[in-house]
Amino acid sequence: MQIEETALPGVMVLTPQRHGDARGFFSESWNRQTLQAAGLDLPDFVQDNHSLSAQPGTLRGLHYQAPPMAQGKLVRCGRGALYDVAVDARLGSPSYGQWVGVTLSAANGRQLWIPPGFLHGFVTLEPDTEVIYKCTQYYSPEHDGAVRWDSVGIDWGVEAPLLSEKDRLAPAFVQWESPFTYEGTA
Ligand SMILES: Cc1cn([C@H]2C[C@H](O)[C@@H](COP(=O)(O)OP(=O)(O)O[C@H]3O[C@H](C)C(=O)[C@H](O)[C@H]3O)O2)c(=O)[nH]c1=O
Repeated sequence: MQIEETALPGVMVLTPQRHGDARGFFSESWNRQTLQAAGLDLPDFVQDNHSLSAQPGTLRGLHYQAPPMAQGKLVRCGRGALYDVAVDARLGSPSYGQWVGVTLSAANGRQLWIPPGFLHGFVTLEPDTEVIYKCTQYYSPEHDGAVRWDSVGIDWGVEAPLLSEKDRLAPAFVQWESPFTYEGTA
C-alpha cells in the first residue's frame, strides 16, 4: 500500500498493491490492518456507493453531508477515469477554501481519502466511468448539500460539464454557510 499526502493536510492518496499474473491482477482494495501498519487509522466505513456516469465531462459535486451525518469518503475508480476533488470547508482551518485534485482511474488504482469536513466532487474523463466509494456515515437526505462546482476556483478542465439539477442550482461557496468547524487537527 502506497500512502501519499496531498497539498491539503488530511487528504491522502492511497494506492493498494496489485499482484499481477498472466490472468491480470489481484488487489486488496481495502484492508484496515494494512493501513494501520502504515500509520493511517481511518474511521469505520458503514456504506459503499457506486455510480456510473455514461458521458465524459459529467460533473457530480461539490457535495457534503452536514454534521452529525458528515461523511468521510474513500474514493476509487472501477472503470474509466475521473478527476477527483476535495475542498477544505472547515471554518477556521488554515486551508479553508483550498482544494486538491487527483486523477483516479481503473488503470492507476489510486484512491483518495477525503475526511469529514471537506466538499467532494469529480468530473469524469472517459465514457462509462464507474466510481466506487466507502463512506463513514449513512446517507441522510436531510443533511445532504451542494456548493456550486465553479465557485471555488477549481481547474476542472471542462467548460460546460453535464450537471444534475441539484448541482446546477447549488449556492456559490462565498454565499454558503459551512456547517463544519476546524478542530485543530489535520
Ligand atoms: C448519495 C446518495 C444518493 N442516493 C440516491 C438519491 C438520488 O435518488 C440518487 C442520486 O443522488 P445524487 O444525485 O445525490 O447522486 P450524486 O450526484 O452522485 O451525489 C453523490 O456524489 C458526490 C460526488 C458525493 O460525494 C456524494 O456521495 C453524493 O452527493 O441516489 C442514495 O440512495 N444514497 C446515497 O448515498
